[in-house]
Amino acid sequence: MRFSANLGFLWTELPLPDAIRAAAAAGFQAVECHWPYDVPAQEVAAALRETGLPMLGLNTRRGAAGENGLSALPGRGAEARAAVDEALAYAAATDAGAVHVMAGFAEGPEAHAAFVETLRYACDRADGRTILIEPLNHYDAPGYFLRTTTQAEAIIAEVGAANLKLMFDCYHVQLMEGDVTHRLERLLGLIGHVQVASVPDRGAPDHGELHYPHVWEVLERLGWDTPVGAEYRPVGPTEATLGWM
Ligand SMILES: O=C(O)[C@@H](O)C(=O)CO
Ligand SMILES: [Mg+2]
Repeated sequence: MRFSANLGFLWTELPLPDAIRAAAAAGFQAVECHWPYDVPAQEVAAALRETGLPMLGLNTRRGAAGENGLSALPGRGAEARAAVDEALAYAAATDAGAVHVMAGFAEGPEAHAAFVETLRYACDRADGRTILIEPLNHYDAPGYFLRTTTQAEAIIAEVGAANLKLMFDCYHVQLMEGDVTHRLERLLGLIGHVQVASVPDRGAPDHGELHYPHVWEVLERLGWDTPVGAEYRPVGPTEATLGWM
């Protein structure tokens, strides 16, 4: 297995370029981030060049305080498209392979239509990049539009773009639907990125109700060879939590 350090959660005490250097020194094969927009993209690109690590992906901006994405918010299409444009530009400047388009807190048919429309816009402009959608669990993100892989699968089919993929975060999937390894296998062709954390405490993937050594075995058997995102909240210094790797 190869792993990507999610710098939205790991080494958050460091400026992003230094977090990239720390991830390389710790043996990660890639990095990914959440919202890097306060850091000039050329500084991030320079750290990536220096370390040789690829940036796998980043998220669209969340919106105003308390929002968690704009793409499924009826009446907010222009802002959602601007967030997509901004994310794709940052991804181009850092050669990031994917953009996660965040849905936001919404529900109902109008939200569904808004999300589909924004995703079509993003997929059309992605210029070779993958567009990701990620179901989030209802404990951490109550009211988030996209909650399950079943819902994501239907949306991916409706949008009908080959570059629209599922962000399969084992932590969220276990909390909402369970049956993680069967789902990995069944959804394999739709999955653009895999992330991990312990369940339910979102710590390092070495304890809790999901047995990750088995998940690694299944991913290997399925031929999953892109780095898996370590997206967990370290308790204490990140370096002290890497025994699982
Ligand atoms: O799982 C998560 O929370 C992240 O992957 C994310 O991008 C949105 O919060
Ligand atoms: Mg995630």
